[in-house]
Amino acid sequence: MMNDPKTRLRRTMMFVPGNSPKMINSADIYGADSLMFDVEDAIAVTEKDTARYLVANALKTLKFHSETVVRINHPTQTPFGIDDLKVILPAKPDMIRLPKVEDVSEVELVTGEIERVEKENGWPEGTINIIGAIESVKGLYNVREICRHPRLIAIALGAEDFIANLKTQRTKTGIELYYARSQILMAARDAEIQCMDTVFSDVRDMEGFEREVTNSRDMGFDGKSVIHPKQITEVHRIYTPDDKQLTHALKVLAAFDDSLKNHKGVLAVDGKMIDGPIVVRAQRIVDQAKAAGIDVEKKREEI
Ligand SMILES: CC(=O)SCCNC(=O)CCNC(=O)[C@H](O)C(C)(C)COP(=O)(O)OP(=O)(O)OC[C@H]1O[C@@H](n2cnc3c(N)ncnc32)[C@H](O)[C@@H]1OP(=O)(O)O
Ligand SMILES: O=C([O-])CC(=O)C(=O)O
Ligand SMILES: [Mg+2]
Repeated sequence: MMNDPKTRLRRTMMFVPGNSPKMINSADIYGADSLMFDVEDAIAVTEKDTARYLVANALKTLKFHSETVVRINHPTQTPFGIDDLKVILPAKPDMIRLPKVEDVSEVELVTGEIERVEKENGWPEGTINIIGAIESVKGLYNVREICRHPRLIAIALGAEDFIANLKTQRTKTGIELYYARSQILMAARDAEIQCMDTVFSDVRDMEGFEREVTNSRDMGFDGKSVIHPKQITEVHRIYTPDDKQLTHALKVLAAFDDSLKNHKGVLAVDGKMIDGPIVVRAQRIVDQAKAAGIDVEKKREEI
């Protein structure tokens, strides 16, 4: 189901500075799958109050087509996080992004606040979900347990903070992030939740961006955090199966269906053997194409 919070399409989650009325007002027109209003690191200490009220008002008064997420300040490492929740939760965002998460107790703390507001408002349990961001080695070491918390429906990497903690720099190859990306992905797949890759901060370098998004797609990430509208189109293009991939996937599924109906043995499509995992991957391509709005039934008839 496309709008099930656990499985909905999240190719892009765009950061929108929570103190900018202009950016908040226009953010929805760019077509990101999720919009993440930030009251954490994009916002100076002196602006925290303004930003959280601005974001809460926007959530209450504007209509958003994209999923709405608010990145709060950390609830125990900063004096702002709990106040953020008090102001933001009654405005009913779809999700809270918990940055710099290091321990499952922090997810539990935020969950407690959410449950209280859900009960007070008579909203069903699970109305507001949590995405965590791993931004330190300590968080990475606890990522499996964090991902298994039932309120967490996605996990993300926050690479800028992570590499500061690692005492290195971001490189074009991404070698410094390879272990963290792999570990976070494994934990997400183990817990059956989604996994978002981190931001690419140089908005002028579209070639580097394309390389990084292609790599994270190939590693298995469900999507990427972005910071500028022009990054959205590029991620959606890279994450949408092309015509050749979709045609092949549909042929695989048709051959598999036929083999089940007619009790056939080993199968081949275009000279390649088809077995269980290939069918699973073909189904994922078809699901991604459908979620991206491609008329898959029409394509199926054309083949
Ligand atoms: C490490 C971390 O924590 S990363 C997360 C925190 N960082 C952020 O939130 C940064 C988010 N991004 C931004 O603030 C901006 O994109 C910047 C500062 C990088 C560049 O902003 P600009 O110089 O205004 O970019 P540019 O002029 O190309 O923008 C084009 C249009 O897109 C809008 N826009 C740009 N970025 C965003 C955004 N993130 N959300 C909504 N609208 C945006 C601009 O307002 C502008 O609109 P207009 O054409 O109506 O005037
Ligand atoms: O979560 C992100 O991608 C952005 C961020 O805070 C970081 O990189 O430290
Ligand atoms: Mg960060």
